Amino acid sequence: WLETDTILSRSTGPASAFRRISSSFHANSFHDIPKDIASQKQFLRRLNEQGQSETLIQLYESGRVAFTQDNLGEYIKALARLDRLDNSRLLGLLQRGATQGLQSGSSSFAPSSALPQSMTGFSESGWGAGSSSAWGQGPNSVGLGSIFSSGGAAAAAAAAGAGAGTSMGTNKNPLVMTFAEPSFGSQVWRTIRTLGTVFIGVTCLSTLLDDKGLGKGFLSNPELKPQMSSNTKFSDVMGVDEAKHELMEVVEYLKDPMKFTTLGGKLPKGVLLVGPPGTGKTMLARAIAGEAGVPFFYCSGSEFEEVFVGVGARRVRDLFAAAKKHSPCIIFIDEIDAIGGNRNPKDQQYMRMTLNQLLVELDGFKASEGVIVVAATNFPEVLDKALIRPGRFDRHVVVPNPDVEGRKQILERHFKEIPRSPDVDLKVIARATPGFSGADLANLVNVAALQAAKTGRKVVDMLSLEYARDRIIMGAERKSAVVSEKSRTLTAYHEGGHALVALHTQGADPVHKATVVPRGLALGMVSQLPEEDVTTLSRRQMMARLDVCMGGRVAEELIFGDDDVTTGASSDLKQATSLARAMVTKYGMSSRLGQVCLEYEDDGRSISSETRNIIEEEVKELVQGAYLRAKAILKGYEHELHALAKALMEKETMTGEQIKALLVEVNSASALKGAMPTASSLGDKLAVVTEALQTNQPAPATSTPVAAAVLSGPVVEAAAAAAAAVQEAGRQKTAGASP
Ligand SMILES: Nc1ncnc2c1ncn2[C@@H]1O[C@H](COP(=O)(O)OP(=O)(O)OP(=O)(O)O)[C@@H](O)[C@H]1O
Ligand SMILES: [Zn+2]
Repeated sequence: WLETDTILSRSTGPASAFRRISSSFHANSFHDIPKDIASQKQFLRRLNEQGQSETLIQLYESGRVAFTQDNLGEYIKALARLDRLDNSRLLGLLQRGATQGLQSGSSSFAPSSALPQSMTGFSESGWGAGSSSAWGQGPNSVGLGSIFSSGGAAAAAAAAGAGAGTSMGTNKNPLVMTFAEPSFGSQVWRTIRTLGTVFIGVTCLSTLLDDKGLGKGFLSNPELKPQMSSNTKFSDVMGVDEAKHELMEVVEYLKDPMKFTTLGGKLPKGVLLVGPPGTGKTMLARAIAGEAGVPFFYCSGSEFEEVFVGVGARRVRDLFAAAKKHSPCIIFIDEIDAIGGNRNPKDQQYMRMTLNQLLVELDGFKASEGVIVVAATNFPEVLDKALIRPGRFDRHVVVPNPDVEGRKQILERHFKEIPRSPDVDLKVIARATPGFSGADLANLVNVAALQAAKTGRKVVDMLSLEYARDRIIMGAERKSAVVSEKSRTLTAYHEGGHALVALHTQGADPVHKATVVPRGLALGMVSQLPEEDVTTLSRRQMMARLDVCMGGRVAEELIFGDDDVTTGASSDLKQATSLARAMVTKYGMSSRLGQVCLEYEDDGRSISSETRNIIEEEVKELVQGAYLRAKAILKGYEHELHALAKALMEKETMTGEQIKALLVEVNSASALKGAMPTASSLGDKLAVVTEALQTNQPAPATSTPVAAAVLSGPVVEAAAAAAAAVQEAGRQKTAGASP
């Protein structure tokens, strides 16, 4: 506002004001202006009443009438009528001149001792000296001050001149008149200016706040409009039949709230959908609304606290208020752990406020009001206990990752609008994608469709789907990566080693594919596919996994020698070690330690060092045994390894079927040649097999000194890794040499 004021004063300053005043002198001639003050007042009032405001203004500004309070009142009325209060130079000058005169302490106006008093009087009436100096503050105050003082002088002169031209100012006190007169006008003026300023300020502020997203909860109501068009149906959500079944009841209830409560039974107010990300929790909530044909309010827990903390509680209140107006309806709160969790202690106080408000709202409506609150979370364990108490979110519906059949159905669903070639067997893709969520599968179909289009195919075929799967699991192929011939050869033997051990080990999952195309961080990989989704693993299966893991390193060693083994096997070794550790500490598969679970709450700190040593020895023994068995197999089938590595280098990628066919071919060729295993090779084979058999027995305690380096962390971490490995069993790609 300072700026506006300055510009106004400068551009149309006192000089131009005087120009106008003086020009109006000639514009009109007034013959019949009464001389005495009382009649002047009557005269001016009449002018106003007759609508001759313009004349009145000119008359007053020309100084032809007395500057009395009454006359000034009429003048201001006229200005107000013509909406020119803001533009009246005279008014401004009078007002400023008076102020300035006061401030400069002109003794002719008032005794200096009276000054503070009159100033007080002014500010009490809400205008005058106090506010005037306030307007003048700031960077321009010097310039303003000088304008003011010249204005003040001019106004004083004008007032004096005017006073001389009339019968005023002799024995009457002109000071009182002068101060009192502008009071009314400037009050109006200031009020208007203040209102304008406040208006502009509020407008700016609200724009600013809106920009930051705060306006949503702060100035106006958030977009609390329900979505009526939820046309998602239960039939759209696949592979979560149990969850659908449970939620069907909620739908029935929403369709006819009265039907359920006649017997006094209580329905849940809150349903908590629990499950990993992307399993269709949002879809399910939408489907409830869609099936029941009721409005659907969506909000996300993290939305409640965005820019400014503390807004959350208010938003919760608004949300429930809006929902009650639209009942029966569904409120869906995604990521409820953002408010109901206890993850971030820093924000806890504000989160608490939001959470408390949510609890209040949940308690505050009766189940019969027909509002059902559905919430979703990936972390039910972090939820505040108060939230899951009976009467609140007491019904939990688990929405797990889909199983094989579920995955197949979800794939079917997402293929509804996408043409596919007849060779596409979704069952195979479903088997090859354990651990995938619904959202992952939707993404898979999308990536496959894009890939098919990119390679100029009319339909999505199996190749595109395989491509999409590998891409999602392992990262993009790096066909252009420069891999030296030596490294490629080594990779081929390494992957060949994994594949052969898998093919020749009982209990190992069938080989799905082997490749030496670099992908993500891996230089190659062998993927195996379990027939079914794995829920439990037998000891034999785990041993087989250990063996397959070791196959890569063993092949490198056999072909290139001990000194040329590479770092490539590090992830294999890591995987094998963590699995072995889980077998020992978690699954009770060590004869020396017995059937105990060694996963301690305190990160294993309380495990005795003795036990730790034994754990280490047992783990080492398991891995070592796997190494020897893998070595036995690869030594025995070395000719197969050479053939497979050669084929892999040529073809880059081979399916399990192709590998089997190749091995059959290789073996029949060598049989045709009549090449019976030579005595020495037979002896070799026997030697390693016996060696392996020995280690497969629950071996007696070896006296290998093992550094007691098992720290608490790794034990738990490895166990967790192994658990994850078991859960996502099928995803066991045996990654090849990493760069
Ligand atoms: N069971 C399913 N059937 C069909 N499509 C699904 C299924 N689950 C997920 N999808 C697909 O994944 C997308 C994301 O699902 P949705 O948003 O419902 O997951 P969510 O469980 O709510 O995830 P988040 O926990 O991350 O919020 C859906 O739009 C849909 O295309
Ligand atoms: Zn490997």
